[in-house]
Amino acid sequence: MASVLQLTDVTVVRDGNTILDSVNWTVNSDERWVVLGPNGAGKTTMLRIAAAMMHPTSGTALILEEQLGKVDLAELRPMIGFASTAMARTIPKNEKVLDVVLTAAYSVSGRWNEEYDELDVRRAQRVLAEWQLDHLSDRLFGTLSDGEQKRVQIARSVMTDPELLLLDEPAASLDLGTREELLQMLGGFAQSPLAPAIVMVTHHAEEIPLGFTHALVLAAGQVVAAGPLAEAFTSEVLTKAFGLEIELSEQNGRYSARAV
Ligand SMILES: Nc1ncnc2c1ncn2[C@@H]1O[C@H](COP(=O)(O)OP(=O)(O)OP(=O)(O)O)[C@@H](O)[C@H]1O
Repeated sequence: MASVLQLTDVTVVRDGNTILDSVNWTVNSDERWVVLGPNGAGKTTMLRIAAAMMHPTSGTALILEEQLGKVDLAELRPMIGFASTAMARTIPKNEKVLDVVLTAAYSVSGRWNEEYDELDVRRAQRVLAEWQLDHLSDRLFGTLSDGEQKRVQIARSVMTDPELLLLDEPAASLDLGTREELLQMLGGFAQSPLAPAIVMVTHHAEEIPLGFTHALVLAAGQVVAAGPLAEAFTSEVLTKAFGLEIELSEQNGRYSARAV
């Protein structure tokens, strides 16, 4: 199975602080990873490297078999889907939902004077339908609920049919019902044989959708555990990462965690 992401001894230092410390991690194309760890562990920083949005201070990052620093980012970026709250803030509130998704094909946010291909329009409509957003395609992004906005961000991130999909806390701030609805859709997507490799950062065990296969647990910039969920996502690993005795339980493929 081809690796879509390979970090070797990746270290990031900012203002004298080591944010990532010799991280080694490989993601293969048939894997769906969840990344967890305490606040400040370096999860978003790692995701930004995987998204080719920043370079490590040292070490190498291979993304889709291309080495970061030696590859044309304009060619690489459409092959990587990325959705995060920070990215969502760059979406103009008065942009039509269809355009929010469509502009991903051109790696821009905010529609100006691009000429869109009819094929791209049809693909955007299909992606909106897949994420149950077709009835909102003419609405302005800023008028949508939080849950709808999160789904639009994901639809936008899969518009280019990426080989690597990166999601930074897609279920954050959603109410229980909206979260479960989103997790069902993400779970369905993750279990599809056509889905790309997925890496999802989350703070909560409850937010891991069905179909996710692997976990990377970070603490203070270091890897505490990485591997199949059964090995890397355990009470012992979480206890070590959070410095607090945590009990993890699993029922029918869904997890919950609490301090003992
Ligand atoms: N440009 C920067 N300059 C200095 N410090 C930074 C910079 N970017 C991030 N950091 C610090 O690096 C650490 C890791 O940040 P990061 O956002 O990657 O963590 P995280 O695990 O995603 O955190 P959270 O769970 O709170 O979102 C934090 O302590 C943060 O303050």
